[in-house]
Amino acid sequence: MSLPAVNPTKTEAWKALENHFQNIKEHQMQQVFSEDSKRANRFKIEWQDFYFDFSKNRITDETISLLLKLAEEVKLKEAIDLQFSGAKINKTEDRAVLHTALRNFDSLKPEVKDTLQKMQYFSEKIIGGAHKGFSGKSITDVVNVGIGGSHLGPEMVTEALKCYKNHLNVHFIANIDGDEVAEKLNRLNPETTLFIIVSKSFTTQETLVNASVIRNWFLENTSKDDIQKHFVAVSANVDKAMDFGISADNVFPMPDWVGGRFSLWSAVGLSISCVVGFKNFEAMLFGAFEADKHFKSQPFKKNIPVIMALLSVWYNNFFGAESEAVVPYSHYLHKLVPYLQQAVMESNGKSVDRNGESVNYQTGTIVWGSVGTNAQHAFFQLLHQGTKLIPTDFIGFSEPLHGNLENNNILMANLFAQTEALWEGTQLKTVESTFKHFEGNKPSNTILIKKLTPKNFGSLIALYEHKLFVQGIIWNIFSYDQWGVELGKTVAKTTLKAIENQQLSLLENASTKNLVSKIVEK
Ligand SMILES: O=P(O)(O)OC[C@H]1O[C@H](O)[C@H](O)[C@@H](O)[C@@H]1O
Repeated sequence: MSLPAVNPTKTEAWKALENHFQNIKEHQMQQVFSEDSKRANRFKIEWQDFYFDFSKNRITDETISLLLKLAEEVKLKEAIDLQFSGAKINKTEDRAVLHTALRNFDSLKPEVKDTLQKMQYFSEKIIGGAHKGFSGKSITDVVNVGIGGSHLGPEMVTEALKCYKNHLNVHFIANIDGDEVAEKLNRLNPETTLFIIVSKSFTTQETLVNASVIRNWFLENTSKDDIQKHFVAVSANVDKAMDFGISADNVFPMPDWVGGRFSLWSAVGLSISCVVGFKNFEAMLFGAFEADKHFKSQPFKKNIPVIMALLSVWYNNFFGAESEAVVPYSHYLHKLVPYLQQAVMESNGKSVDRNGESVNYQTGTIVWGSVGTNAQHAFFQLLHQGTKLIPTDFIGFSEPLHGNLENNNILMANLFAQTEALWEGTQLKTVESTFKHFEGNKPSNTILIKKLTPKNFGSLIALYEHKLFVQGIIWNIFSYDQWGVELGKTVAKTTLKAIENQQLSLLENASTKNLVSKIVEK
């Protein structure tokens, strides 16, 4: 079964939305709250520990009903069911897309259960100190060696759940930048360090080169037999991991039906399970599972990821907004944006539709942002008074983790105030000069969550995963492949050959030739 492939611009809802947009586009909507006392309560969804407020958006009831109609016309429900059914909806790679199966506690697949057990057993041995390094000492430092989806998820989660962390130190080596690798290795003791080599394909240049550099560093003072005590791998390509010298027992498998950027729920989360404990890792999976059930079962108008996606399409395709900002008001979430950048932009940065035709409408939004309040002192000027429309997600937690209420009240006051200031502007007030004028009418969503727990964090990430899937369905693109990263890799191979062999003739592009000559002519 294939995904439905409807050109969204050919639907009735799209045409109606185009007309509707003509009425909305110039409309200063500040008055809507005073004109409609129920607006704030109508445009919100409460679900478990989440309060999703989307009332400060340039929408009316008609906008929402047309967007919901669009979702129906592109057959979103059918697409959701297909994804969860395990159909090979990643058509260009001929794969199913089942990261949700990694957390489907109603019926975990036996292979998923086995891997979870293996992760639990292993991480508990590392945490408890029973696993000894070559000199008989327990492990103190865990290093995740991987890039892209094999890095961003674990790093984001170990930062987000830092408050739940145990005594283990965690490090990440992703980039091929040798200076960074040397810098990190200099601070590590081979006797007490565990390296987790994470690569779904086990063919990624950066990861394989870094893993070899690390192995050579490790072998400077040890013997080959010691490798098994300090190196484990996570991969869908078990044979390749074994070729690298890691024993079968030390390879944590990941299924082919998990995409890299959705893989933190798989054995890719081994570093998470080590540094926050398996129970917390499992709680995060459980939170994601709850979000999956919400996504699958809630009617679209009460469905957080569906509404988030529809609003994003509204701004992207009708208002012409090119980007959206994500601003979490929690320092723990400082790696959320890089994670979302891969998830969203690698998934939806496509310009060929599911029929193989070029699209004639905008797809993938650009995601950017950083933590509040820091961001207020950096780029908020542009949000408030710049010329671009940038819908923003504000994320906050009602309860602080360390009990510092005074700070949290200030943090939350700032979050709420920013959404209000963006929306209200100074339209209805008198200002001394045009420079102090705020146009307002700037849209935002607020995701207010009770507390930053592993479960709630799992739910949050899963909601964003579902949001991007819904967008891909509406845009009629394949969200789960990433052919766009391949060409650069191929060109890099030839370029490296030209540099290593000092052979400029291998290169075709005159600009690249000049650049390479600057490196080889020393
Ligand atoms: O896990 P790996 O196979 O090493 O892949 C690591 C990353 O590299 C690729 O270039 C893809 O663009 C990413 O989606 C992937 O997460």
